[in-house]
Amino acid sequence: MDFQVPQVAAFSDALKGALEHAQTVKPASIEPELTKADFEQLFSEVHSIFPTSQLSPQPDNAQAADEKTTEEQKGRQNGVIETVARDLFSSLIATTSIESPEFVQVWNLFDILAALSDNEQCEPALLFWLIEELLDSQTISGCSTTFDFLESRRERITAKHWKQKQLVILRTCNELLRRLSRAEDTGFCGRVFIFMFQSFPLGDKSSVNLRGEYHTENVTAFKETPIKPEDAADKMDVDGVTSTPKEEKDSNSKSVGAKAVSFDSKDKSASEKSLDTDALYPVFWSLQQYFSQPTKLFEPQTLNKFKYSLDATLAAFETVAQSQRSSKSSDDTKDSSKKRKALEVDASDDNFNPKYLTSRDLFELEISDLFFRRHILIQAAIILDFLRSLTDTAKVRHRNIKQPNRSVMYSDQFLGEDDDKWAESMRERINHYILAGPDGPHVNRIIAAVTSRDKGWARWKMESCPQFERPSISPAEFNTARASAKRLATSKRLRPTPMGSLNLDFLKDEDEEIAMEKFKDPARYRLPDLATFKDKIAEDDLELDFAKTDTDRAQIVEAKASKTWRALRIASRIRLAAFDRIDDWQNIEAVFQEPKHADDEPQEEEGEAGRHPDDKRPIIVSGPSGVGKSALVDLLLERQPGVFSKLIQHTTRKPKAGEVDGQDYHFVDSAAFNVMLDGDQLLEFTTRDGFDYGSSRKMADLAIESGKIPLMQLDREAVQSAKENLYVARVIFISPPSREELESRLKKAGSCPDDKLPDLLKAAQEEVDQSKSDGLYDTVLVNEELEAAYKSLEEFIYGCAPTTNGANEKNGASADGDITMQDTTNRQIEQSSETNGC
Ligand SMILES: Nc1ncnc2c1ncn2[C@@H]1O[C@H](COP(=O)(O)OP(=O)(O)OP(=O)(O)O)[C@@H](O)[C@H]1O
Repeated sequence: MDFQVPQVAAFSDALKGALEHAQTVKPASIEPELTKADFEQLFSEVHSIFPTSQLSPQPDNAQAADEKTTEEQKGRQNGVIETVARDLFSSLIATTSIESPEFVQVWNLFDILAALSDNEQCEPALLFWLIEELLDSQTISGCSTTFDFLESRRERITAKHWKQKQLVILRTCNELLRRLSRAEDTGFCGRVFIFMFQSFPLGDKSSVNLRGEYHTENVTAFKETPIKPEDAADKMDVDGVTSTPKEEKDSNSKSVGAKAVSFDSKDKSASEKSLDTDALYPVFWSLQQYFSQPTKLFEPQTLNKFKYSLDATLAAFETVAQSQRSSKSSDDTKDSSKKRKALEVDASDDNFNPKYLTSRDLFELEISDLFFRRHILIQAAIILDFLRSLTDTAKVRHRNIKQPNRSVMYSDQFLGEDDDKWAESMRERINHYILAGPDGPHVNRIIAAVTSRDKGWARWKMESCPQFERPSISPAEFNTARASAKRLATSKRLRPTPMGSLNLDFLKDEDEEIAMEKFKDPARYRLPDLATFKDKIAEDDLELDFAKTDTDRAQIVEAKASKTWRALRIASRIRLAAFDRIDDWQNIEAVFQEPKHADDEPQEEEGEAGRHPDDKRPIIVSGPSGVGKSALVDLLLERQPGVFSKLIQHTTRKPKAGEVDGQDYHFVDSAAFNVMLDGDQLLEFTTRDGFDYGSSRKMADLAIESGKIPLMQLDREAVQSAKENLYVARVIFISPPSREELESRLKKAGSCPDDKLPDLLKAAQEEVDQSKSDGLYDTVLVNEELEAAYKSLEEFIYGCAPTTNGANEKNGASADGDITMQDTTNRQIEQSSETNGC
């Protein structure tokens, strides 16, 4: 007779006994969770049913044989427990409905198995095998109840033996997701995803689509009849701009179905560009094909169709928004406005579109819905970013990837210059469109955060998903840290003079009058000079470099911390504004610097305050090195005190000779920089010569909060990055009057070694050329004579100067493409602004 049978029978009895006992503890629900303590009896029976000594080897057997036997024994025990558990489980689910209170026996059985597994008494994956079977046997509502159990126990059941469990968890969740409808069981799908995200480590490759495959089965079906795509593409090929024949415009009135949207805008410029709803319908829905399969856009013809469709869609959206705005303000359309408002409120309550409804009858209603339009534009923004990742400039950034994952890099695909310009301007249009809508800046920020996060993930995938988990702290490190924390917290060194009070011993010895005089000594109540701490902290830093033992080091760190704390307390009274520039307590250099600009000191201490422009957008001044950006910015700060707040970039590079932390840059280490980058705290970010540069969004926001206008000096790449991040600012390009003049200024400034001069001048030439065509700047000013250039700058900022085009046209860069600008430029700008009444 098989010797295992008695074990099966014995364990079966023990398990049933445990279940009966469990029901007395918890008669009817998933909660609370039962633990080992609730099954003491079972555990002692398990030990007697499966005694470890049962098959102990003969004393002369070798250790290997010993291990083998233990393994066999373990395997047998696992087999027995699995057989019994499966039998019991099958009979329970065959006889009990998941809705009935008796089903608690299954949850209790699961808790028993979890406890056995945690104590290495059964196969770790057994619980999940049974859950997989349970899910297979249930309706969606039963699966949801099963998931209640899984969610409530997630932390415990995934804590141990993860390796043995992960495959079955992944399989179970994926199988369940396959059964669920994304449209109807959206919430449940989300729960399953969240369960997976919480269970699997963030960097786990099994959850990454490493081959960059698209979900091509997700097809959006619609009737393609009303307009032929070839016509559309042809139209665009001819003039490059979306145009609508007059007949199409006239047919607006013929639109059928619900009239929630009007294309009959009074604004001709917008309506001229938009198609009527019949024509727009197929063009609009065709976008979904490209959104779900971006690689289709690698074909030039398809890209052209996409460009046409997106242009037409956005033009229609602009018209809708405009007509909604104008109808909102008109009295006779109160009713429809009410309806629309109700529609918008409804939408904001439940603005989730799991799957688009593409019926022609719904089309007008759909595009009259703000949230629907935003959904589409977010899709468009993502795809435009994808396209722009294929430009030459973007690809340069991929060159230094060590382990490239070629499947997601599309190295053989390039986006041409014209297409890139189109994508950039389209992105800007979307940006403006969203900004103009209700809650625009907020929505824009969300989109910027999501798309920039997405870029981070795309980059991580390109780098073949390198590990980003930090190694866990070893017990030894933990113990040392705990001991030192304890020492610091419990050290009760008695001071002869308590903290914060000065010695009063002289009162004992001196006669009354002398004592009173000593009392009055200013040294007794005057705060130490802030500057004195600077040298002391610097000395501590130096000593730290030479510290021989860890104890010495710890003492110096402690001493430095104390001085830093005292310096900060003093600085908080006299230089609070400088605190914004401190990112790391180890470096409080910013508080020692005399405020360079008005914005470091409180407003009351100022003389006459400057004039605030009507346009409160932040100002970015850009231009080649040596052109005079600093000179102009300094003049602006000096002559308009208290109006602007100069923002200094953060960088990971070390200070050069003469550079001051907090004045030239905020010098930080890579770790601190990455914290800012990861936390989406940078409004722009670039990398140059292996070092990172970026401007803190927080500082810009603080400046705005204090009623000032952030003023930045950024190079071209940084301006591009700010634009990519959808940072809204006015950007001014400062152009040199001639190559010779720029060369002489660079030499005068002495910031560029002679051998680097030709490169710098060449780069300046390129920058000037680009400034004329790429639309990155709102105006171009030529800095020939400083005072005149400053006047033009002020005029632009205060709203009296000509715009880019005007400036460019007037500046009339010489036809040979040389840097030279007409030397009458500034005079011309002055004249033109005079005629503008400035
Ligand atoms: N209009 C001008 N006429 C003559 N010299 C000028 C004029 N504008 C600026 N300069 C001088 O040119 C030099 C470079 O100017 P500045 O440092 O302001 O340039 P920058 O654009 O800020 O350069 P970088 O980007 O390298 O910091 C300085 O010595 C400055 O005094």
